[in-house]
Amino acid sequence: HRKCQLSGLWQNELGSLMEIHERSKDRELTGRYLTGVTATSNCIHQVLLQGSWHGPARRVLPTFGFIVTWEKFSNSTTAFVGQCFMDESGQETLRTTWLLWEEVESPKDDWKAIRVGTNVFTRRP
Ligand SMILES: O=C(CCCC[C@@H]1SC[C@@H]2NC(=O)N[C@@H]21)Nc1ccc([N+](=O)[O-])cc1
Repeated sequence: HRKCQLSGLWQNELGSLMEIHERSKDRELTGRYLTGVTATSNCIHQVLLQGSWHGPARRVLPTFGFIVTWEKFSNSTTAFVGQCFMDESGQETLRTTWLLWEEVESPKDDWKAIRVGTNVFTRRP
């Protein structure tokens, strides 16, 4: 592949699974996310993701972003931003930073609403 393809099945270091569909005509990203970890005691189920990417034009290593609202098992939302990279054998990796905002009781509590981290996704064989 000359271009780093976002579509397909991915996994990260937390054991999360992600399926992405990239749409060229409107540069939309859609898909599903199954987190390998949660801070709730509620049971985890797959949720939808929505985003956009810098494709498909001349970009070889597109940047992208997507949002996951953890509907039904947590009142929180995560935004991922990142870029698709390829190694010399054409193997793709998604390097991302995420921001998670958890619902808090009042604005004065919002100091404790945010968590931030990084995730690296590799293709699930
Ligand atoms: O547990 C959740 C919802 C699931 C978040 C999974 C995160 S998203 C960034 C990172 N990458 C992944 O693949 N998985 C993790 N939300 C939540 C629940 C409770 C609290 N809390 O503070 O109690 C905060 C957030």
